[in-house]
Amino acid sequence: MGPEVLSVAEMYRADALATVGGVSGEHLMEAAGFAVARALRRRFGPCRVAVLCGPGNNGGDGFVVARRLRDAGYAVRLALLGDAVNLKGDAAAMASRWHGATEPLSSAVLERADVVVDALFGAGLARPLSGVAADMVAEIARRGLPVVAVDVPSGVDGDTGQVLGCAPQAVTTVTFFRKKPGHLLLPGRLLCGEVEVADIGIPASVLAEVEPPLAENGPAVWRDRFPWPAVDGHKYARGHLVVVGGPVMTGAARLVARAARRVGAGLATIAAPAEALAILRAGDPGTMVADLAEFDTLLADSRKNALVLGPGCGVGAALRARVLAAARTGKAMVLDADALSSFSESPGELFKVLSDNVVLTPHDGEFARLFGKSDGSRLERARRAAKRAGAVVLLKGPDTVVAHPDGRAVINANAPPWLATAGSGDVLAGMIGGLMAAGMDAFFAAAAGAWLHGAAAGQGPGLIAEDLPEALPRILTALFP
Ligand SMILES: NC(=O)C1=CN([C@@H]2O[C@H](COP(=O)(O)OP(=O)(O)OC[C@H]3O[C@@H](n4cnc5c(N)ncnc54)[C@H](OP(=O)(O)O)[C@@H]3O)[C@@H](O)[C@H]2O)[C@@H](O)CC1
Ligand SMILES: Nc1ncnc2c1ncn2[C@@H]1O[C@H](COP(=O)(O)OP(=O)(O)O)[C@@H](O)[C@H]1O
Ligand SMILES: [K+]
Repeated sequence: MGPEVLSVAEMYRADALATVGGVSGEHLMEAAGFAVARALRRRFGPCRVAVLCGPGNNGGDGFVVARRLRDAGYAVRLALLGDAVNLKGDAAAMASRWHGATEPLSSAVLERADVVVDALFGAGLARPLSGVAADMVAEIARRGLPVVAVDVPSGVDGDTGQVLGCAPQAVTTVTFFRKKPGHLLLPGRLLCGEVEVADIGIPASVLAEVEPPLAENGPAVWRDRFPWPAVDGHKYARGHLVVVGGPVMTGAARLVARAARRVGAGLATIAAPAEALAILRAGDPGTMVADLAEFDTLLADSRKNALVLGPGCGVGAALRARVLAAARTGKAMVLDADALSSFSESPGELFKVLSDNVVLTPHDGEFARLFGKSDGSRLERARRAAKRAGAVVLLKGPDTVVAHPDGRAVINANAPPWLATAGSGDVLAGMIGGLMAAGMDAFFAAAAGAWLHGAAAGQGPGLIAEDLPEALPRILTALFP
């Protein structure tokens, strides 16, 4: 599916498969430590480095970093949490190759340090940081020292991006083989700083066995499925999206339709109540307008192959009925905003008519209304919700997750905070609906829509929702094969 993201358990499995394939654990650890030392050297010239090692293999990597940096002329002090005699396996082997002093972990090691290497805990983090480890994190922050993290900043849960206890703010995090969810989900992503993925000698062929169902969203995930127009095609071959509008907030449907047309739908029709028709007809000349009283006729037209319902529609029984009628046609569909909130009292009624040809695009509030308050990371919650709804769920936010009921998911990490502006969600719904009208599968359309939405916000300061569709030609041109 593209740039794979491995859970912590899958990473251990990849590691074990590489070992079975003849790559020794010591080789992996040496390569890991080397990669961290190289990343530090790229960023910081010869300086004083404090390497903080934990009791497991993350600490083992730290011993390699210390040796490599000292060999390169850095002044290195190393401090270990726990007793060196308790180190095991590869970590013990690497400790025996460190010929400098090993201090007990305390803030003394930070005296006069310019940079800290955080090799306390990685994938094996088992409980919240406490005691001297937590004190170190606080002391690093108090001194404002730059941190290079090994695998993850210690305290960040690799699977969820959540902080257990506390974690240092890193400038760079070097992880191995592939990213983990914690590098992409908040707050983990922010604590990592720049993330470098180092090749440590695990062959990519192990992925065929591990089969990770998760990827970082980007063109590599969906480029091959993008619905570019065919040379011998016509507008109907590019799909006809119906956008259901409301009586008052007419701008929402207009943003949806414009984004859908920009992204590649051949036609878009806004179907709205009589009182909104005049203003809609004065809008974009290329967007068609129909009376919502004719909704059944619109649904019966097989050329109108996709729908967006929700933005600006108004919550209530009328919208509920239209959503259910539209779902029964089996057409491709995006349900956003009011279409989701309209089912807060009866989510089961909605879920029983959905399929994986439907994308639900809730923000956190709408998500809670439909799926209740649930525990776990955004990834886990989106996956559970997709399974429960039997539809693709796109849980919006700075770390948007798109999940398919079969367990596949992508995490989107290109969205800037400028997207937090009224109407930007309507544009997202339009982009996804437009791609589905043009023939893209719901899951990949949702992924592509989320990424294009983030890329379209690249202008940054001053961004308003209306700018987003207008940025698409430039972005699509760069993607066009
Ligand atoms: N997989 C690979 O391919 C490769 C992996 N590599 C590296 O290995 C790392 C994973 O190593 P790992 O499995 O030994 O776990 P690690 O993160 O060192 O922690 C375990 C230790 O910490 C302890 N502990 C945990 N939480 C604690 C807490 N809050 N407070 C105090 N103690 C706590 C825990 O103690 P216990 O729970 O057993 O009491 C145990 O002793 C990975 O992140 C990467 O850097 C590389 O070498 C390259 C190849
Ligand atoms: N801090 C943020 N960083 C990145 N993207 C964000 C942030 N806040 C919101 N967004 C994105 O902006 C969009 C807002 O959608 P939504 O809340 O439905 O807005 P509206 O209803 O006004 O259209 C979503 O795609 C969301 O992921
Ligand atoms: K670490």
